[in-house]
Amino acid sequence: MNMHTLPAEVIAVVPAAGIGSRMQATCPKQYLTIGQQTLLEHSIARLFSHPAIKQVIVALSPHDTQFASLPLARDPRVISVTGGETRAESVLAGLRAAQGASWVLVHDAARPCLHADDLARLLQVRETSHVGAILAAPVRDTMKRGEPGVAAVAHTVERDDLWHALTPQFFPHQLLTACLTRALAEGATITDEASALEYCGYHPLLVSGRSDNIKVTRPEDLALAAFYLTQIQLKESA
Ligand SMILES: Nc1ccn([C@@H]2O[C@H](COP(=O)(O)OP(=O)(O)OP(=O)(O)O)[C@@H](O)[C@H]2O)c(=O)n1
Ligand SMILES: C[C@](O)(CO)[C@H](O)COP(=O)(O)O
Repeated sequence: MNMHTLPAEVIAVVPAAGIGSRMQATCPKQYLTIGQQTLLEHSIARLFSHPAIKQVIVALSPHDTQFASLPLARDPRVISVTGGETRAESVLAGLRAAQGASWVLVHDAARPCLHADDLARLLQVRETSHVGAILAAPVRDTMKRGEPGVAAVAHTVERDDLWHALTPQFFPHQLLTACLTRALAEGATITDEASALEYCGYHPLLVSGRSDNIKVTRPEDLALAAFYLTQIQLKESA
């Protein structure tokens, strides 16, 4: 097998099969634009900015009508698969297509503001860990638990050692596939890849990441992401 056909050590999986309902937009949020590119294109470009990322598997909705018109659809480094009803099922679909990868890096299509330094520090984990890690940002606000169904405070949540889980999340391919498969089969609630490993008894590492690595989720997030992305592009062009 020559170097051009060696399986990639690290393959990225980008779940992009959601509808972005909280965004209240006229199209799935991953196709909203900042400048001349969609959030999906920005998010994938951030991944390719690191030399270890040579292939991206993007999970798309079976009803997706927009991906085919993007230059990404003709990029030989990008493979598309059909996602599932949930983010976790979309990620699993991507994992199944990432055969041969030792490690997989999962990154939301809706997080276009990933800094190269954060990505590099996360990728370094494969040199010292057999479990994997996630980018995470320490909580800075006082956190409240609400009364169920009532907009009233039940109690304040201790915020020491409390983190916002971000993406990318980075795990050995076989371990993540096994944990995600088991967790879904057993009906566990899985909102990120780390929670599947936790369900199976593992303790992924936390790699402190920038809090401007936001997930575009609600309408007000798009302008903020545009600002953050401009800051990244100014820094990288300096
Ligand atoms: N069945 C799904 C649901 C979500 N995602 C992806 O997972 C990422 C993070 O999910 P989220 O921010 O919740 O996106 P949506 O599910 O689209 O948003 P909403 O919950 O507001 O509908 C997004 O890139 C989204 O496209 C996916 O691939 N497959
Ligand atoms: C994976 C994630 O971005 C980590 O914070 C988050 O869990 C995605 O949640 P969503 O409800 O699917 O946006």
